[in-house]
Amino acid sequence: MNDREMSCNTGGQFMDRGRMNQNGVVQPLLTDLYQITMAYAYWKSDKTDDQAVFDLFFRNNPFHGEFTIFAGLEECLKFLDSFHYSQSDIEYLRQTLPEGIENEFFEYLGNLTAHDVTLYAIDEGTVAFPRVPIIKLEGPLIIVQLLETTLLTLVNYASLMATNAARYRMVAGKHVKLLEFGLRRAQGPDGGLSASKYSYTGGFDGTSNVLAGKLFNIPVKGTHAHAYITSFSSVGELKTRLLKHKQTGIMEDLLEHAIRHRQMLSHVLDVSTEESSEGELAAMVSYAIAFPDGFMALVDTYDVKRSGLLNFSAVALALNDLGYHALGIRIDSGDLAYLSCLAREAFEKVADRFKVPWFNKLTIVASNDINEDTILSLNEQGHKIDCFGIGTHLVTCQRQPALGCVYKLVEINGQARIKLSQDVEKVTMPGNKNAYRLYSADGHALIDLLQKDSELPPAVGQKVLCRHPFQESKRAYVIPSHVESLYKVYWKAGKICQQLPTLEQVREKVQISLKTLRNDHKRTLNPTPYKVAVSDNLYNFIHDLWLQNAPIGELS
Ligand SMILES: Nc1ncnc2c1ncn2[C@@H]1O[C@H](COP(=O)(O)OP(=O)(O)OP(=O)(O)O)[C@@H](O)[C@H]1O
Ligand SMILES: O=P(O)(O)OC[C@H]1O[C@H](OP(=O)(O)OP(=O)(O)O)[C@H](O)[C@@H]1O
Ligand SMILES: O=C(O)c1cccnc1
Ligand SMILES: [Mg+2]
Repeated sequence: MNDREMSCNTGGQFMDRGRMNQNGVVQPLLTDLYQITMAYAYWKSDKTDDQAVFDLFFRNNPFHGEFTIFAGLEECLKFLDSFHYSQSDIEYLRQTLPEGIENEFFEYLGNLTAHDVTLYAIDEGTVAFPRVPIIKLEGPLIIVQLLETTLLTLVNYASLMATNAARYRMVAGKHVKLLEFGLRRAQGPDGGLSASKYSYTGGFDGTSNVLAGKLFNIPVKGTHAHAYITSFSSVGELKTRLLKHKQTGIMEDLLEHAIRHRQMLSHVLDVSTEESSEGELAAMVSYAIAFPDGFMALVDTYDVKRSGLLNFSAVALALNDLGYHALGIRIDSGDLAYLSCLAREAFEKVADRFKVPWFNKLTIVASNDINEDTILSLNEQGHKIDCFGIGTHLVTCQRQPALGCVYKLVEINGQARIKLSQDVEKVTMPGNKNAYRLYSADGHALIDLLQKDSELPPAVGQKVLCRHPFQESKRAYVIPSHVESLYKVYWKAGKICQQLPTLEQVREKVQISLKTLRNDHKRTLNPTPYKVAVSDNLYNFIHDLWLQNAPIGELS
């Protein structure tokens, strides 16, 4: 039994492979059946020595936006590194594929690795654009074909999620904290883990997903649920009311302090203690005893204004008497703009009247079905929220549930291949290509340029003709102030060839890369499309090949 089978059998979803920690579900059989049936047909037709080039790219940016964050590369490399059909995989295929498949084919599969494949890619965390391949693979046709589905599943959701998260970050601004709360709503356990990982990549500050915290070293954060509050109905239920004073170490009755403060606070906040919930007070006191240095309370269970804020402030002042500073509140229903302002006003009053200036700095967390538009609307209204907890719409990518990365054959045995389509957008860019990003003097990315790999790279200060790939009249001369070659060799001769960045570094890369984009490409409403061009040489090559391959119709 190999490593993979052992880890699956023990139920462990992730396994250690030396320095690599790979999701155990990512394995060669995590693919579409047609990859394997094609492999057999290629093998039967003696194509084992054919050399192919495939491009992995998307045609449209998600979320009506004009950029995409490329993510998932590290997982692709781990997949190549471990690519191998186990004995039981081969057994399963023997039973599953149609009868008559020759035994030698299974032997061939059993010996396959990705060692003869070369993978070029844009750096993970970089902004990417339609039609510019984010990954390019060269190698034996059969193996490179077999990689298609797994690579796509590793890149599509990762990039979609990172892009979604980056968009939330952009609308929230850099000073507001963003927490991912989506595990319960994600597309299953693996979707949940990927969502936590790639929302962190895209710019979130942490997750409530504990396993993601452990596996990816992401900060884990959280408050408590309404159940905690509703599990208490009176202060009589409190089994313990005592808390050690932080400095003196003397045990004091926290509830007594809280009840005293609540009385005074009812005048300051203009609410009646009669109307507020005693169960909520009891729950908050008990939570504060459990976490005196990390007291953060949910205030919307009964009524934010008439109960939650009063009880929270009373317990926070009681903690203050014992030398502790509370952290803040979470609001999970109602008008989040209004309630956050109300809460901030209440805290300011308390800070002033009780001489506790740190009350002004209490954190206000908001959650409840938040999406990009909600944040934009809250910004317009004016709010006092310091942190958003976002689940459902973030992890399910509500506005667009899939990125359409595709994987297309562009060259075989040195011969370019083109896939024609009635829909011009879907015609593939044939041949082995290189990609460059040309920058203006002010540091902004101007245009991405695809060239034939035989062409010399564009040079700084030299005029380069950039052409729209399909519209003849659309072209421009660009004089770049800086030229970035987008591809690096990430995998060659069975080895990862670059120092892989940490998740933290990829996360930083996202923000650095986004800064190179002009604001009009990033705005939410009707952003300006970023230009993707081909060289004059590639333009002519594409159109010649197109003509050669397009059948001439006959009218009669
Ligand atoms: N000020 C606001 N501007 C725009 N959207 C808001 C504002 N406040 C809250 N929202 C959003 O409006 C929706 C309100 O949700 P919903 O209609 O379920 O009410 P609720 O407050 O959750 O009620 P419930 O008491 O049933 O929990 C949520 O998606 C929330 O993010
Ligand atoms: O709203 P989301 O963006 O998905 O964020 C996560 C939600 O999950 C929790 O409650 P849950 O939704 O389970 O119950 P509730 O809506 O009844 O509070 C939490 O209180 C948030 O509301
Ligand atoms: O910690 C929280 O507040 C939390 C976690 C998951 C979902 N909703 C809220
Ligand atoms: Mg909810």
